[in-house]
Amino acid sequence: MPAPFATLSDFRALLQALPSADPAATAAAEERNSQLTKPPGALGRLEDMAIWYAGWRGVARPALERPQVIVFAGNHGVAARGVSAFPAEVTVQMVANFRAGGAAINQLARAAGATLSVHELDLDRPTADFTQGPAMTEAEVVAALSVGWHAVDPSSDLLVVGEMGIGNTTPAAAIACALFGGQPGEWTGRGTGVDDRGLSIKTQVVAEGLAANPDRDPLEVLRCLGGREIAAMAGAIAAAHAARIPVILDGFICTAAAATLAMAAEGALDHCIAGHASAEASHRALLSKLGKQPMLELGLRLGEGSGAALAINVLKAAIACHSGMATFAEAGVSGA
Ligand SMILES: O=C(O)c1ccc[n+]([C@@H]2O[C@H](COP(=O)([O-])O)[C@@H](O)[C@H]2O)c1
Ligand SMILES: Cc1cc2nc[nH]c2cc1C
Repeated sequence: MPAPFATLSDFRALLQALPSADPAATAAAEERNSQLTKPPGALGRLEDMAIWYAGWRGVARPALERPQVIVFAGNHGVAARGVSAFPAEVTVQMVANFRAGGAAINQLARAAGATLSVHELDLDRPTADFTQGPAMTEAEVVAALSVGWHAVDPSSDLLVVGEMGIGNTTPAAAIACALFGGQPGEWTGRGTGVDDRGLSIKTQVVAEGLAANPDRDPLEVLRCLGGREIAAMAGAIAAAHAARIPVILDGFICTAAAATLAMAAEGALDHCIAGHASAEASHRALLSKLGKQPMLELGLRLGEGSGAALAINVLKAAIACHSGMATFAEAGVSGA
């Protein structure tokens, strides 16, 4: 089946027409939550998560049984500029590791009871160096959005998108700076662990990329400063929205991908929650620009969807409480 968009302009129009959560299911879940055997609010943000999930699934008492984790891999022209602590060949090597079951995400997806799929995007053809002009042509960014769109299993009931791409904290920083302003240095962090010299090169590369690509339209920002795995994550997040499948966002790169959607269409991330705040310096700031509060903060800075996969367990627990607890009436417990 072809993607429901053939151009960036089609994709933009699609984003404007995405559905909302079901208000009746949200109201019924709120009502149910108010009757469960606990003091009001005593389960804290678990209560909000369960109600949010119920609204998107369209049922007052939902189950979370079929979570899907998708990892997208891409290579970046800017990697040749010395912006990462690791060489670019690690991207394809890690894809082999994902397929062999040896990466952190393999263990974390299994621990969360989630399926895991891996999509590599033209790894032998890195995007163009964005300090010299746009990272991708329109055809390239649309193809990557489309890979992401089709990777989503419509029968899943939760989506985590993650990425693998040596150098990709540089495009993520450039996207954040283009969308939200401020200085390149405020958005640029150490990624896989660059030293001070690497950080200064990286900040310079981000500044050059912003100067070489002046268009601040959010989807043009994705095309000019992004990468294929970043666009694929955006496509998958949009596909999940169209199918009312809730999404847990992962780290800095995933959140930068999501931010392009949020800035392109109001409400585009209403079906998303933030799984964690990564240790990448500006991830918290980016989440706060999107009005998202992270579920976890464990110092992770791995990518691969790892922080979001961990958060699946917390969301499952929130839904288990919401859907499994007795009401005051059922349990014969006196109210306040
Ligand atoms: O998810 C994050 O916040 C995160 C923070 C730092 C690094 N990463 C991962 O590390 C790679 C990018 O780091 P770098 O230094 O090569 O730009 C890429 O494969 C990401 O999955 C991921
Ligand atoms: C080994 C390694 C694993 C990763 N997983 C995601 N990004 C990564 C970067 C490196 C370097």
